[in-house]
Amino acid sequence: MSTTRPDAPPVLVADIGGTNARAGLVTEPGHAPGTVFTRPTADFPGLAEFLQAAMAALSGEPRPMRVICAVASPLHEDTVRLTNAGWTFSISDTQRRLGLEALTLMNDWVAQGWAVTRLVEPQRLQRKGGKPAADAPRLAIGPGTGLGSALVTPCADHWQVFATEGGHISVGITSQREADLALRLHNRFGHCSAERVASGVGMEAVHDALREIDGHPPRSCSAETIAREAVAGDPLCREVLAQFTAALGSAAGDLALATGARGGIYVGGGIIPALGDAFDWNRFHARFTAKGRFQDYLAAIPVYAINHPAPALLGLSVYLEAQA
Ligand SMILES: Nc1ncnc2c1ncn2[C@@H]1O[C@H](COP(=O)(O)OP(=O)(O)OP(=O)(O)O)[C@@H](O)[C@H]1O
Repeated sequence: MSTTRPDAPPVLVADIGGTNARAGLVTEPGHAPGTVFTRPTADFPGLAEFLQAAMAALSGEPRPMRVICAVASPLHEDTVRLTNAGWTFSISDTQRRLGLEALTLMNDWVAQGWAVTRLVEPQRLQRKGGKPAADAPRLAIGPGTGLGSALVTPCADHWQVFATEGGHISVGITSQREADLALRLHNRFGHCSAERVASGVGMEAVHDALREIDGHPPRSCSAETIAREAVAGDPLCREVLAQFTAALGSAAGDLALATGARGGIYVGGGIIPALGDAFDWNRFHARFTAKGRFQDYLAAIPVYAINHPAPALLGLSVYLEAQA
């Protein structure tokens, strides 16, 4: 159901990740924008410049007066620091500079969580598990530059979405090799979270650490190069991909146990679609379920791959509809 007047200005929705920034116009809340403007985040010095470029590329008349942005950052104050992108900006200054009636910021995985309330086949593809438990929470999780997650809970006749810091739970360990890797990353970063292995920056850190453990000279590699060399058969890069997959499956299993997310695990983020067939769902699922007495509990939970070109933008639109 449309909740805007036909003559109302559209709302600009944007998803600012550590690597990629995307934006679109919502003319009908609940529906994804038709056209998506995507640029590397690092091409812009800050949020205002990105939003100006997006408005120039997307909008006609009437121009949007409301903007809602999903960002990969904690949101407790007016000043926002996007560490992975090197942006620092004030929400109120940005709103004033752009002459907006409202500029709202939301955690990027909360936006993904709102999309999860709406996805049906083929926008979600079931990869593993059984049927969703009715009225149980769902978990959204996904590796991009970092590892994000959100909890999506049914609440009477509507949904609530909660930000979590699930990417920062401790990494799972089931072998001496994983223990050696985790200790190396712990010594480097002070804590070896799941994100230190199961994300784009994680793959790069794992690559460095495994080279060091195996006595190879340092050689920095991007996540894209590691994935390409893994597919070409390079043994160390194949191991990085295997460690990434195992850490993601283990983290998703721990979060499912901690939250009772029997409504389904929705796996998104930019890396898995980029990997395509190189992502091993069997390896993921083996670690998702490898939780001793709770193996059967986890095996019953459906695991879906999010199969949507801009889930955070869809989620922002669903959120606008829910607020209307
Ligand atoms: N083919 C690939 N194989 C492995 N990693 C890749 C590939 N293509 C991109 N990446 C990695 O994916 C990450 C970007 O993913 P995504 O587009 O989800 O980013 P983002 O939305 O900017 O991230 P975030 O929301 O976590 O800040 C980068 O770390 C990049 O190195």
